[in-house]
Amino acid sequence: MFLYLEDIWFKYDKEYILKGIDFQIKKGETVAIVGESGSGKSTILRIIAGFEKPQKGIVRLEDKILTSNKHFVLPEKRNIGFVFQDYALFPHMTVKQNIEFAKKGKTQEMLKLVNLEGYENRYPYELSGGQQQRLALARTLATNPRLLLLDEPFSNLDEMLKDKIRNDLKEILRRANITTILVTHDRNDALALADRIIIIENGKIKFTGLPEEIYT
Ligand SMILES: Nc1ncnc2c1ncn2[C@@H]1O[C@H](COP(=O)(O)OP(=O)(O)OP(=O)(O)O)[C@@H](O)[C@H]1O
Repeated sequence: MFLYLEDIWFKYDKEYILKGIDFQIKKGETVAIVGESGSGKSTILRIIAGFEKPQKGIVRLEDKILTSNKHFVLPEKRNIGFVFQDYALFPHMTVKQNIEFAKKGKTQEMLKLVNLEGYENRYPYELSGGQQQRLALARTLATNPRLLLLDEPFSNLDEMLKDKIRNDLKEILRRANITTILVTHDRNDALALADRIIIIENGKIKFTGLPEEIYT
């Protein structure tokens, strides 16, 4: 297995919001974590990335323990790519500058990967929502992460364009050939994109399986 989460318990205040989360992901898989707003999905990603430290549990990537009661690898040393809900693009930088800020010398390769060739000199506000998302992906993938985390990749996008954007994202992930975890409240996103689906409810895993098993 590529990524292991073992018995993760986490609370911000008094009440635990993650209560013994266990799952494993194979190299190359795209896994969707589905759950209602507030169910703790983003927190799982934040723990994997190292932005939060659980009270209990182990996170392991390949053979290395990233988080446990004895170990903690800093986020910048994990080589994990995180695309945030709001994309966190630099508004005063062009498309090219946004990518070069992350990694020099890979702009053309990344623009090709996400179908944004010719947009080098635009600013983020001159891009559509879907294009901004692809720029955020390009910027993250430029750093060649071992694992990609996508937090609600469709939350800011036009409902009407969702199908197209889902397909674009699916194609980019296929081309990039990267292990991915995406978090969404919308089962249709998960069905469209994921090899495997994990449903969380009240801080526990309710279901894990293939998209075709989800309604059975
Ligand atoms: N910094 C924080 N301090 C205290 N409580 C927090 C903090 N961040 C999140 N929470 C609470 O923890 C719970 C889980 O939040 P989380 O963001 O992981 O949920 P989510 O499933 O990703 O929700 P959404 O889909 O709305 O982003 C929520 O009840 C939220 O209010």
